[in-house]
Amino acid sequence: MRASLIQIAVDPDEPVNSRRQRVASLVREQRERHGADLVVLPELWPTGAFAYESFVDEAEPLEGPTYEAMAEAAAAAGVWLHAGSIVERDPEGPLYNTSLVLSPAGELVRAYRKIHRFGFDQGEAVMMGAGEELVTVTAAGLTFGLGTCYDLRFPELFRGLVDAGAQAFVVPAGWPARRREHWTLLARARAVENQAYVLACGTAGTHAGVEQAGHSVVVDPWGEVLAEAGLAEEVLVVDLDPAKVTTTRDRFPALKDRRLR
Ligand SMILES: O=C(O)CCC(=O)C(=O)O
Repeated sequence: MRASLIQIAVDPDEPVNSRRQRVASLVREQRERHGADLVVLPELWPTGAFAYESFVDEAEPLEGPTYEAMAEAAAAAGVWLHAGSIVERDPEGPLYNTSLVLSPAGELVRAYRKIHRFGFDQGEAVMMGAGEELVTVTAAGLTFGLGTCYDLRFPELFRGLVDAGAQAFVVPAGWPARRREHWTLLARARAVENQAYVLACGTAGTHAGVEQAGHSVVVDPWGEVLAEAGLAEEVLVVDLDPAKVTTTRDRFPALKDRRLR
């Protein structure tokens, strides 16, 4: 199966709706241009992950304007779409940082509320609720476990996803440039320790004064980097093979030697 990761530039001068339309047309062309079966977008790309002051105004229901634009694009292209995350307004609760996974028919098949909120005593950590559910989804022949940005620092989440059947992880992010080395290192670590693909899709540009790391990366189950972006908006195209997960786990069966559960 083939995946396209779209490292979107979040420019505060581009209105959110224009960005939605621009991203929708990028999603639409991934099947025809690259033969993609799955398209992956970053964390909070409509607003920017650090644009806290816009979270309340731009919050939307699960099937709000971002979903609508992405559903139309996924269906037009006939691709699975991990649409990155949105600021979700739960009518009965707080805001959440929620990732959406859409089928090639444009249906919302899974939503994942980010479990580890970033910001310590500010931003997302105080403005949003914490997700509580581990989420996996089987798409185009692979079972993906979902995480978001700061989640990458919590290996127990990814091990839990492996226990739930994950062969690959999708990690949308809005990771800051000043900790770029952590991003690449942690993406590789999660791949090696879990013998799973990692599809880590970040944003480009600078918003709310925070320069983004870019450097979206795809790592295979042996820890090899299959593709890595630069700092600008860019599309990464990679082939993923479920058999590679099986052979890696069979030939070096470290996951079978676990003693603490
Ligand atoms: O962990 C980090 O260094 C960055 C995390 C982050 O920016 C986020 O989760 O939004």
